[in-house]
Amino acid sequence: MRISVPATSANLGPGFDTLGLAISLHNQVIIRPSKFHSVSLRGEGSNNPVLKDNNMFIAIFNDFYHNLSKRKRHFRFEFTNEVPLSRGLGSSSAVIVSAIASAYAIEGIKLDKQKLLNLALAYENHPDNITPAVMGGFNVATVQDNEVKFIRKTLPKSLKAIVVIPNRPISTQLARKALPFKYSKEDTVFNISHSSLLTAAFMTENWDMLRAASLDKVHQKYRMKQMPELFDVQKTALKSGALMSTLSGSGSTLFSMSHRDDAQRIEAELKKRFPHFKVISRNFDNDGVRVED
Ligand SMILES: Nc1ncnc2c1ncn2[C@@H]1O[C@H](COP(=O)(O)OP(=O)(O)O)[C@@H](O)[C@H]1O
Ligand SMILES: N[C@@H](CCOP(=O)(O)O)C(=O)O
Repeated sequence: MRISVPATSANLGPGFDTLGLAISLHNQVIIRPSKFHSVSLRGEGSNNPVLKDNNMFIAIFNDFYHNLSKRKRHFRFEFTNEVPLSRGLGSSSAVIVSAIASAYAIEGIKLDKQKLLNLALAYENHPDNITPAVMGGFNVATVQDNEVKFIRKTLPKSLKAIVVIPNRPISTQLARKALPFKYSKEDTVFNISHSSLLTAAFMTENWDMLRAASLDKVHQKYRMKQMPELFDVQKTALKSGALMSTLSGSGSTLFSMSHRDDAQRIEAELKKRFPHFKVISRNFDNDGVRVED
């Protein structure tokens, strides 16, 4: 059985804990019944001993698998990871979503995507990453009575994602602690209006509105000042023609979106100005998590 799940970019500026989209960078795992438990790792995190000895995917998979099957069985897990760890591209959501989906699939139990989302909430209580990881595309999501309520939109092939990935990880848990406890009425209204405008712009494909709508006063400046070079990355992306440029999740990646024809030029400019960062341009993912026999 093969499971693949996309990276995500959450918040998209003003939509803190609410907006997110899926990017065509995937983690894939092949799971086979085996006489002994064994793990192989390729790609992102393959040198990280935690992923070999105390792997979050395997812990969540085992919890669900034992609960569903009530028996002990061993598996071989072959991971190929494209999503970098703790860079704001939803690596933890990718793990949570794919581990739950795998446990159900290996037991042959059908799991609809809404139920998968609700189960994933137990591990990540903000829905902005898990929703695009499950559904693909652009998503607006909230949580009510332990259920994810969301609206999704397919993203067209005429758009590209360009991500600038610093070599410094930022833990989401710690980056959440860096935020203020309280916000002024002005900042709150600013974010409500911008997040609403941004959502409307995505839904109506009014791409020229993204730049104005993607401004934020709730989280980016508090987080980006810990890595001030990110402000230069953002300015360079916008100056080179990006439609929008925002901190991806809690960082450290900077996410930009552009028309397909502009992506190569923006990518080249970012590579030239920031040679010490990894710059990648990808399509958007409209499928979300996929399970194949
Ligand atoms: N491919 C992976 N396999 C196992 N665990 C992973 C993997 N990717 C991420 N994790 C877990 O998720 C943690 C990172 O979560 P988080 O700080 O929320 O990062 P992100 O911003 O990428 O979601 C890692 O420390 C690790 O425990
Ligand atoms: N809304 C969350 C999103 C965290 O995304 P991640 O990709 O960094 O896990 C936040 O901003 O804390």
